[in-house]
Amino acid sequence: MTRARRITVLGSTGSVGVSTLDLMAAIEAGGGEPFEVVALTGAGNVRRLAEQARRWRPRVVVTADADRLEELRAAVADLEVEVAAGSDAVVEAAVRPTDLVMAAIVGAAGLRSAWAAAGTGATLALANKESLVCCGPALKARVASSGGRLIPVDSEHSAIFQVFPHDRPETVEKIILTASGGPFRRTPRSAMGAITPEQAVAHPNWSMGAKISVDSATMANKGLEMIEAAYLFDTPSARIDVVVHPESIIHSLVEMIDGSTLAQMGPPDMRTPIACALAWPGRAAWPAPKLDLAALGGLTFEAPDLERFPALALARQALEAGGAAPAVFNAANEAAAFAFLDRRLAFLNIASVVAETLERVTGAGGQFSAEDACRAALQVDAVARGIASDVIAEMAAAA
Ligand SMILES: NC(=O)C1=CN([C@@H]2O[C@H](COP(=O)(O)OP(=O)(O)OC[C@H]3O[C@@H](n4cnc5c(N)ncnc54)[C@H](OP(=O)(O)O)[C@@H]3O)[C@@H](O)[C@H]2O)C=CC1
Ligand SMILES: CC(=O)[C@@H](O)[C@H](O)COP(=O)(O)O
Ligand SMILES: [Mn+2]
Repeated sequence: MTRARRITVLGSTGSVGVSTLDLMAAIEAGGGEPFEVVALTGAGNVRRLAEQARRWRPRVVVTADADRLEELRAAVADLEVEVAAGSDAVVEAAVRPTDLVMAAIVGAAGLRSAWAAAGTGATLALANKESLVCCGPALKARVASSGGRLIPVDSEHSAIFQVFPHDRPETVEKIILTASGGPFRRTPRSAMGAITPEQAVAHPNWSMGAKISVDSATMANKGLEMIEAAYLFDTPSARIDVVVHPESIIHSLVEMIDGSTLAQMGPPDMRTPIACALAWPGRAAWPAPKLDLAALGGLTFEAPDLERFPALALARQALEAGGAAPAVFNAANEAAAFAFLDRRLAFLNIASVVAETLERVTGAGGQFSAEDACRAALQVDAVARGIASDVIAEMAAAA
C-alpha cells in the first residue's frame, strides 16, 4: 500500500491555500493519492484555520498572530493537534518533516518560512512570488543544495515551467509572460486617480487575495512576475517580454531559437497550476474545468501601456539594476498596495511610491550571498518599507 503523501500548507486560509486543500479533497475523492497534512498555518482567520484543522487533522496548526493563540486553542480544543502562534512558530511548522510545502503566505511575510522550507529537502511549491523577488538566486541554490525541488505555482511560471526545455535552456530565445491587463486595461489615465479599493480588487478573470489583486490592477504583479521569471529560468530582462492577453487562457509562452513558440493553456483556475506542482512530473486527475475553444471563439493580444502602468517599467528597472533593487521594489510596492487598500494612498500614487523609494534607497547594490540572503533581504525590506512609509505620509500630507 502506498504511504499518504505528507503536505504542509503555509497560508492555508488564503486564496491559494484554500484552493490547495480544495484540490487535495477533489483528488482524494476521485480515488487519487491520499494526503496526510503535517501543518497548516494562517494568521487572522482563526475560524477558517480551525475548520481546516477539523477536516484535515494536521499534526500542528499555527496562527502567525501571536495574540490569537488562545482563540485558536479554544477553537480546536476537541482535536488532537498541536497549537502554536507567532511568526517563529510558522517557521518551525515549515521545517517539520514533510514531502511538500505549499508556500502561500502573502508578501515578504512569507520569506522566512519559504527560506526555512527550502533548506529541508522537501519539494517547495512556491506561490509566494515575493520571496523569489527578494532573494531568488539564493533561494533556488538553497533548495538545490538541500536535495529538494522548487516548483512554481504562480500560473505564468507554472506555464513556463511546463513547456521550458529544462535540459536545453540554450534553445530558448525568449520568455513571453501574458498579463490580463487587470480591471483598468481600458481606463483612461484621467479616470485612474479616483479608483477605489473595491474597484481594484475586482479582477476580471481570477479570484485572488486583496494584495495580489491590487498588484494586477497596477500591473506591479506582472513586474514581480518578470523578476520571478528571470530568477526561476535564469533569463535576462532583455529576453523576457510581456503581452497583454485579456482572456487569461494562455498562461505564458516560451519562444525557441528555431521560431517555435510553446504555450500552456487552461481556464483561469489556480487549482490547475497547484495540481501540476503537487503531482510533477506526474499529473493528478481531478474534475478540472476544461477549455472549450470553440465556445471561446478567439483570443486577443495587445502591447502593455507603460504610461498608464508605470510599475511594469519600474520592475524592469529594478531587475536590471540587480542586487537589492528587486527587494526594494517589492517592499515599496507592498507598503503602497496596503496603504491604498487602507485608503491612505491614491491608486496612481502606488507606482509613485515605488519610484520614489527606489530613488531614495541608494547604494543597495551587490548580490546577497547564499548563506545570509534571507537575513539580508529582510534588512533591505525593513529599510525600504520605512522609506516607503515616509513617502506615503508625505503624499498624504500634500494631498
Ligand atoms: N491568489 C492567487 O490566485 C495567486 C496568488 N499568488 C501568490 O500567492 C501568495 C498568496 O496569495 P493569496 O492566496 O492571494 O493571498 P491571501 O491574502 O488570500 O492569503 C494570504 C495568506 O497568508 C496569511 N498571512 C497573511 N499575513 C501573514 C503574516 N504576516 N504571516 C503569516 N501568514 C500571513 C493569511 O492568513 P489569514 O487569511 O488567516 O489572515 C492567508 O493564509 C501571494 O504571494 C500571491 O502573490 C500567485 C498566483 C496566484
Ligand atoms: C493567477 C495568477 O497567477 C495571477 O498572478 C494572475 O496572473 C494575475 O493576473 P494579471 O496580473 O495578469 O492580471
Ligand atoms: Mn501570476
